[in-house]
Amino acid sequence: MSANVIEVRGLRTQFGDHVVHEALDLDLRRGEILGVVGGSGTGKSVLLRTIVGLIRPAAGTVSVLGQDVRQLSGPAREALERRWGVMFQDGALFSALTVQENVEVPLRAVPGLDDAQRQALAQLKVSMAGLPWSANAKYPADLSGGMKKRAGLARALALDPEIVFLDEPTAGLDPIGADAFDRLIVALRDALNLSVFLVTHDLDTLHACCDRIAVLAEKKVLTTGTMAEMLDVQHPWVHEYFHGPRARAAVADKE
Ligand SMILES: Nc1ncnc2c1ncn2[C@@H]1O[C@H](COP(=O)(O)OP(=O)(O)OP(=O)(O)O)[C@@H](O)[C@H]1O
Repeated sequence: MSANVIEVRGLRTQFGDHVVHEALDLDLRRGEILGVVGGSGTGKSVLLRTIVGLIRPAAGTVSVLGQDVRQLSGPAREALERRWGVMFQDGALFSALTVQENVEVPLRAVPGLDDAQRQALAQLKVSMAGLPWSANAKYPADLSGGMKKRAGLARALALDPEIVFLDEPTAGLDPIGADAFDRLIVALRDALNLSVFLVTHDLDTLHACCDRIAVLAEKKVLTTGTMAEMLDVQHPWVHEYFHGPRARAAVADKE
């Protein structure tokens, strides 16, 4: 079994003439939390969306759990998609459905689950995401930003995925809420043996959660490594990001 659950090789993505990624390589190792960082517009979300097959790359290969995403279609593709869960930046919840019903959506594709089993499983995921029982019956409009994110996480966990993609999970949260979310991510990874692809700008999250960091710049993954290794990278953006005032505050916070 490969140590990598995701392998991206030679990826090019573009919109018209605008090349976002060129010759991009990336690995996500089994069981790790990989933090994907980079300046605004460097293509972090586009990379996530390309890996899960929502954007078609212009060149290169994307292999997830040993299978080439682009080569699959129909039931084989659906079977692979059931092995990952995605939490989008804004939660991407259906506004007309309650939290529990939102989490039930992916479960509806599972054959053999009756209504009661599906509802019970959805409620379990809602509580695993750290939401109170009362959240099950609430609509997205009635939730705080942090609760919406947890509801999005519950839905991402619905099918017991092996890989979870998180797009800026702590963006817009207050520091206490963000800290709690960081701890939840690590606890879920440990309990469920997840591999996590985590797009973030949040230095505290990188410190608290990530085993490795991948930096997107110049259309590719410029460098990958641990937080300690990032501190020695001489590239101007990387240096500024990991040594700037916010980085110092994040380090001081952990000491
Ligand atoms: N559907 C699309 N059509 C055209 N251009 C797009 C599309 N989606 C993204 N882009 C462009 O691709 C580039 C990368 O966008 P992306 O959202 O991945 O950046 P990002 O690194 O996630 O940024 P941020 O940190 O601000 O969220 C941007 O220039 C964006 O305008």
